[in-house]
Amino acid sequence: MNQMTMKQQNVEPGKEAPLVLQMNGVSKIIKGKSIVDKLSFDIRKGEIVGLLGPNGAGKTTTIRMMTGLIRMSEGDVMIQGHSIRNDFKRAIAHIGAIIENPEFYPYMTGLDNLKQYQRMTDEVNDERINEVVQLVGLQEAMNKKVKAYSLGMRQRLGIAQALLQRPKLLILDEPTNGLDPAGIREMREYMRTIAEVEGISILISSHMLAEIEQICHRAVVIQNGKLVTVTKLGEEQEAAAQVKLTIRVDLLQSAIDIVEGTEIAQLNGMDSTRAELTVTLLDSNVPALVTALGIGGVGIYRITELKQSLEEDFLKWTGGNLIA
Ligand SMILES: Nc1ncnc2c1ncn2[C@@H]1O[C@H](COP(=O)(O)OP(=O)(O)OP(=O)(O)O)[C@@H](O)[C@H]1O
Repeated sequence: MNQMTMKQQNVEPGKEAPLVLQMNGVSKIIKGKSIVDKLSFDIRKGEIVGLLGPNGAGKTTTIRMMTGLIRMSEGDVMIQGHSIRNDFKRAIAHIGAIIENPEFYPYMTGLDNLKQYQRMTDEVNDERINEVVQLVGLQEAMNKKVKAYSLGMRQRLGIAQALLQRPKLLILDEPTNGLDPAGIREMREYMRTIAEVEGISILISSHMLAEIEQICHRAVVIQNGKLVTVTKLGEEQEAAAQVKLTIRVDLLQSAIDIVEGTEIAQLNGMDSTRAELTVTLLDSNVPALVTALGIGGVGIYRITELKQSLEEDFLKWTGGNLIA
């Protein structure tokens, strides 16, 4: 790995990073039917974002509009500040995308396929080919013919090809479709590495919550072509998350008075026979609440978290249509 790529490892995905993609009120109407309806969301530098929705939600149509494969009926997509509608060449230059299955020459080796592809757009740059091959872990397979590759290896070769031109945004439509669990795990690991090492943003579409939850920093959830929600995932979600706790105490009424007197927690309910109260508050405010109860002379026997999983959230949002 050269020095430049080492430095790029420190890219922090998040609010301060520059915008790479902006979807601004994008719609698609086909034969009078609304397929995608005023979709807006952003992707920032280094972020891995999941486009999540049940089959038929409009993911592929959205991606096809983003990459200029089909026209938008309304709205615009900005890539690195360039409009897909009005400045297509400059906008598309920043995108690497795999939308259907990547096509290769089966009787050529992986290496020759990459060289052939690079020759079409640029001069062959062996150093860049080596870098992308390492990023997707295909070093061993480079001199084998593509017809001997597994589906997962073909997918990774496709990603390597998409990375050759150093795109700012990599778009992958259902990249783990048809892969076995080991292939899915590998793909997940390579995604993270690519985003970190190359400092690029990745948009992954999927109908599987578990997949998006494990790879992505944020999920854009769509249903019937409409935005349902944009949510943070993983560590970012935990930091901003509300928790629901059941607290068993010795003095229930005192505990309730304290909770109601603070601005950090909401009382959801109580069970006087068990001397328990249920509260909702930000995870980061739990120590303050425990301290307040202690200072108020309330003894705590037990604190239990009532888990509402992301899966339950998604099922609620999409009416039970997502495969977890
Ligand atoms: N050219 C078209 N003509 C008519 N209907 C279309 C066309 N393209 C897409 N659709 C419809 O639009 C809806 C969204 O399709 P799209 O392929 O974008 O969904 P998706 O979320 O990618 O689903 P999947 O995961 O099944 O591919 C579907 O109901 C589909 O039948």
